[in-house]
Amino acid sequence: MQLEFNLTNLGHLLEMTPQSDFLRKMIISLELPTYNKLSSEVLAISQDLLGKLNKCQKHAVLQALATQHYLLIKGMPGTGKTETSVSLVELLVRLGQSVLVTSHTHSAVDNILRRLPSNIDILRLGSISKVHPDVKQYSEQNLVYSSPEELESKLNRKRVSA
Ligand SMILES: Nc1ncnc2c1ncn2[C@@H]1O[C@H](COP(=O)(O)OP(=O)(O)OP(=O)(O)O)[C@@H](O)[C@H]1O
Repeated sequence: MQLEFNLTNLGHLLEMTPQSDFLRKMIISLELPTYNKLSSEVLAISQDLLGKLNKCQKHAVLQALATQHYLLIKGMPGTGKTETSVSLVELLVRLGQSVLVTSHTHSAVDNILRRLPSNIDILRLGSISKVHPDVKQYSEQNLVYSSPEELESKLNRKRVSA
């Protein structure tokens, strides 16, 4: 099953599309991502959140905001990757973006959601039985709606989906 999945991804890399061309440059040619210059407005909005982070974490959040492609954040266990991700998600929401948080484990996703401020409108996708008790309140299975339009409007208000 895992092999099939990997081969499918490999197959996508061979396609003659702009998206596959971009992926080949990043994955095979190891082309480095490029970065935008962050505006003073964005830096001002970020100040209080960045103040809680150490130097490496601040740098990672700013690079993640500025990247035109991707950013890979690596670190030993317990070095503050989740904390960095939480600040980044919070900042992106402040900047008016909606954010998708995904991982290969439910617990990694929930670790981020549990540290986000409660005023952020969050949608937790997936089976409620796999979700941390603190996060169940955000489950899609708790959404109450009486029409497709109401559901659409509720979903559109979610700033973070995970
Ligand atoms: N800048 C910081 N100031 C104070 N405490 C911090 C800071 N960054 C992280 N921590 C604390 O350090 C601990 C480990 O951080 P975190 O969970 O973000 O690490 P991690 O790299 O995601 O760990 P793991 O790889 O095990 O998931 C947490 O208790 C977190 O609150």
